[in-house]
Amino acid sequence: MDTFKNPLLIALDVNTTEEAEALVERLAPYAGGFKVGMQLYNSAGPEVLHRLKARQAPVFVDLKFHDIPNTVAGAARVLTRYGAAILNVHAAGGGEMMRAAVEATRDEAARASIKPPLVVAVTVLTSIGQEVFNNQIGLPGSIEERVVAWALLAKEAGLDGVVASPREVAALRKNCGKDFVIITPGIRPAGAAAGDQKRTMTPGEAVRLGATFLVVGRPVTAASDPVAAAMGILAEIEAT
Ligand SMILES: O=c1ccn([C@@H]2O[C@H](COP(=O)(O)O)[C@@H](O)[C@H]2O)c(=O)[nH]1
Repeated sequence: MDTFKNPLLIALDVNTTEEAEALVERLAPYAGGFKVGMQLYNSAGPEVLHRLKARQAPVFVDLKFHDIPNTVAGAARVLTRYGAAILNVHAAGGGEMMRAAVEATRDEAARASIKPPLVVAVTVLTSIGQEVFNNQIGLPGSIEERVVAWALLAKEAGLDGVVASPREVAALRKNCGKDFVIITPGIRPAGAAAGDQKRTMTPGEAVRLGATFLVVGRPVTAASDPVAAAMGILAEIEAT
């Protein structure tokens, strides 16, 4: 695994490699790593991963694979070769699919003599609230119960951790142990607009509860002063 100097992962939800590199240039002193999601990857292609790698920035490649095990394994091999520090799959793809992803990354990393990426499972998206979860997605019970159940399935399948909202961190720590990686989007500093995020918390609260990494996008990248915003979040994390 790459070394993350702090828990703050900044989401580069922009369209071009140039925009991403401009953000990395300014924010690297305050970020533990950066996240490349489907907007940037689909627009800029794998080249963006090579460019960020050359800047020594650990990258979480957030493409949320959800397909049959053979297809997910093939895709996970590709991201391993590209040097992803973290990659993810949907827990809803099931245990066999998750295990295939982990085994593929470990095998591919061994062939290339590189460290394997952390493989984590997306549980329930942080943009989903309880009512939508039950009545549109059609799953019963509480979001927290489902997140913990999927996290345990992911752990059993050999994954390193999960992506979940900060609201589930306490239950995840209790059920999955101290070494389980918990990555939390849905982070909103006090007073920041929630936007489409439904299950949010402040950076300090998420860290206090035991989150391993905090993913932050718009509160930094859409701020009038992204450097000041990142510095403020990092200060809140470090003061916790
Ligand atoms: O459940 C999830 C999984 C992934 N994300 C991603 O995190 C960032 C959050 O960005 P903000 O601008 O801070 O809301 C974004 O890239 C999402 O794709 C998530 O929000 N929730």
